[in-house]
Amino acid sequence: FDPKLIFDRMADNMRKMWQIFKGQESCDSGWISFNAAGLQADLESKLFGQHIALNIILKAVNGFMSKENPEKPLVLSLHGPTGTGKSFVSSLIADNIYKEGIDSKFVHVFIATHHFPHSSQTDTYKSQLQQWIKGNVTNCPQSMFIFDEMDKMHPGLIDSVKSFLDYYKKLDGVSYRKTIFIFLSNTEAHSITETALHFWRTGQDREDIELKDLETSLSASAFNNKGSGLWHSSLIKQNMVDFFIPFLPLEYKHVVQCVMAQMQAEGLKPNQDVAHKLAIDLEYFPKFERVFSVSGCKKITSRLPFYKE
Ligand SMILES: Nc1ncnc2c1ncn2[C@@H]1O[C@H](COP(=O)(O)OP(=O)(O)OP(=O)(O)O)[C@@H](O)[C@H]1O
Repeated sequence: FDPKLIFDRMADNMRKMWQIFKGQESCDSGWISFNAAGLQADLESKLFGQHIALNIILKAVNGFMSKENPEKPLVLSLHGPTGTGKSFVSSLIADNIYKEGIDSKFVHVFIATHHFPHSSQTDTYKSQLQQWIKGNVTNCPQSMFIFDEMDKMHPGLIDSVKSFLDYYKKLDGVSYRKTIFIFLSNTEAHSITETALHFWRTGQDREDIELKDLETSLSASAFNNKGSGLWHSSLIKQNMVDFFIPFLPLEYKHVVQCVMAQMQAEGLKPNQDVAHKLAIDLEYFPKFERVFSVSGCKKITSRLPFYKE
């Protein structure tokens, strides 16, 4: 007799009954409708320390979703250091478009590192990936694709995605113009961090960092760095991405905000003391000044159980 097991079974059955009650998710306005005010409210209240990303995302998604007939799919590239909110923002966008949010069957996540084909298999993988995208968009034009760890993606696979990002009216009889592609990568993390650190060292306000401050270093690293920049440079050259969205490294105060939010999400009473204790124990860089969290807000969920009162 395990009460937890019985509880889990009951919860699972309730979930299934709820699914049947609600009906099957379908590709129509009952399940897919953009909530502009909701996205703004979510970004403003839940995303910490990312003023540049917040502004660009609002502009980009609002602009795209307000078009009756977009001329091309929306292509966003979210990049920057680890744990700074790239996946998190993707799920906030999904939450405000799909009733089922990130769990919608029209939101598809592809993790690049899980698909690293041997060179002899590249062609098979390429066509499988294209079929996967095509099949999903045929099923629902308002699909969203999130490609995670894009900087580690095999160049052959990047090529096969590129063909969907263009202005084509229809490709093989399928229109991709209502589709959203979001690419996540750690590209340019180093140069973004250098800029943020420069602002900090010279006593300038973080909020005053503008896109142009990051763009010079961004395009320079994309063109000069043969490794991680390769993927960006090819997309910059071909104008495939509509918006490059940089994520800044997070500071101590943002980590505290993340812990407080996590406590609330877990139904705990947010407690500043606990939040500070957890935040202090994380690793920061540069080593001496301890300005930015090495793992952003990433380790909070797993550490919180050890800090509860
Ligand atoms: N800027 C932020 N504001 C609020 N919460 C954040 C922020 N950054 C990260 N978090 C929290 O930390 C968790 C991990 O962050 P997330 O997975 O979005 O990082 P990431 O930038 O995608 O990292 P990676 O590059 O390693 O994939 C999120 O689920 C969220 O709870």
